[in-house]
This record gives sequence, structure tokens and C-alpha cells, in this order.
Amino acid sequence: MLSIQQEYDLTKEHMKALLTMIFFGAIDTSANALEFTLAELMRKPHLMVKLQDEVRGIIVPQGQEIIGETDMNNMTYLRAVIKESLRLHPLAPLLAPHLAMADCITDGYIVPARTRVVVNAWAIGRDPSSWEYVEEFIPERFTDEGSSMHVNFKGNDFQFLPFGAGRRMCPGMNLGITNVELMLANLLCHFDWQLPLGAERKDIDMTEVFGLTVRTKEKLLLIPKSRM
Ligand code: HEM
Repeated sequence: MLSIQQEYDLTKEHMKALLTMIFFGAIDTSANALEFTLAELMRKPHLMVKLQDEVRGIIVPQGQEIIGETDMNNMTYLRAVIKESLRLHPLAPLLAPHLAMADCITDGYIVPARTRVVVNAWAIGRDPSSWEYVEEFIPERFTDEGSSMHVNFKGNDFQFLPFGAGRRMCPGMNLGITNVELMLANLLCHFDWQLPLGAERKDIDMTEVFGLTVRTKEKLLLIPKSRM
């Protein structure tokens, strides 16, 4: 920690803020991503079935109980589902505030040095000039033959920035995405999911609450039914 502090000339306050962010980033964001993804799948049961078929099809023949990281390489639909969830529900919708270090011109706009720049990743993910059927949850756009099959969240595709881009992009990206993949795959493999009695799919509330990260306004309530 000391060497990081010296290299970047961080104060103790910076260090505290950084550690807090890492702590909350680790717990909060992955759990929120999982909740948004499950909510979208509950609203579209045919997508839930398609994803469960993929997950169960891969591990059942091998008789495994727990899905691990190595299984993820074959789960192309699962990865597409998570991407689509992050497109519609980026967990840090305005990324982190950035500061222009030098004067620059971008897209015809002059950005003077020391300008505070806020990037609206939420709006970028719903921009009709980059995406078809922007409001629809369509994971297929990220699969083979989909219109965005080559688009990734690693910071090179500026129409999709759930982890930001450049040298300040999220350093916890791999950990965060692996958490979501493993949790989602294991939960969908071993359980079927139902809404509580009287609740209907169309009533699942996708309203978002903004904070350090975004979460659903109403907690998603689901009933797991074990397949064992
Ligand atoms: C699905 C999970 C996650 C998402 C969607 C996410 C997203 C983001 C975003 C959008 C930023 C701002 C990037 C920018 O402004 O360009 C960020 C920054 C950051 N994230 Fe994450 N994050 C996730 C998980 C994590 C985890 C697990 C950790 C730590 C273990 C983490 C640590 C950080 C830190 C330290 C920064 C600040 C980087 C800097 O300013 O240089 N994140 N994250």
C-alpha cells in the first residue's frame, strides 16, 4: 500500500476513499448486476429456459455439482446475457468523474484542460445510433451473428462502457464479472425460480435508484425450487 501511495502521491484521505470503493465495489456491484440480470430473465422466461439449457447442458454430462471458472469458456449465452444486462443497467451509470489533463478537441467540441468530464454510460448503452431495439433485453445481439457480436466491455468499444475505459477504468473488472458469471450459472443450474404467489412477471419493478452504484428500487423476491 505504501508503494502505491508514494507512486501516485495519494494522501491518506485518497487511500481511505480508494479502500472504501474497493470494499463496496466488490460486494455491491456484483450483487446488483446479478439482481438486474435475474429480474430481466424472470420477465422473459424463454430466455431463462435458453440460458438454463446452456448451463445445465454443459455440466450435467460431466456430473459436476459446482460450476467453476473453467466451465465459463463454453457458456457463450451466459456471457451474452450478462453483457446485455450491463448495457441496460450499467452499475456506475456516470462512471467516475474524470478531469481533462490537457486541452483537446473531441467530436468538434473543445475541452479545455482541467475540465471535469462526466461520461453518461447509461445513455451511451441506450443510444439508437449504436444499438437496435435499445429498450429491449436481447442477449442475442452479443452472440454469433448478432449485430454486436464483437462488442466487449474491455474499454475499446465506446458504445459499451460498463467498466469505463482508459487507464482509470475499473481495475476490478475481471473479479466483478467472474463473480456475476459464477453466481448466475450456479443459481440457474441448481434451482428453478418462481415469483411469489400472486406476483406477475409484468409487475417486476425495474426502477433504478442512483447512488455510488445503481440498484433496483424494489428488492427482487423469488422462490428457488431445488432440482436435486
Ligand atoms: C460488475 C462489477 C463492477 C462494475 C460494473 C464496475 C464498474 C466500475 C466503473 C464504471 C468504474 C469507473 C471507471 C471510469 O470512470 O472510467 C469503476 C472504478 C473502479 N472500480 Fe469497479 N466495477 C465493478 C467491480 C469492482 C470490483 C470487484 C472492484 C474491486 C475489487 C472494483 C474496484 C474499482 C476501483 C478501485 C475503481 C476506481 C479506479 C480509478 O479511479 O482508477 N470494481 N468500476
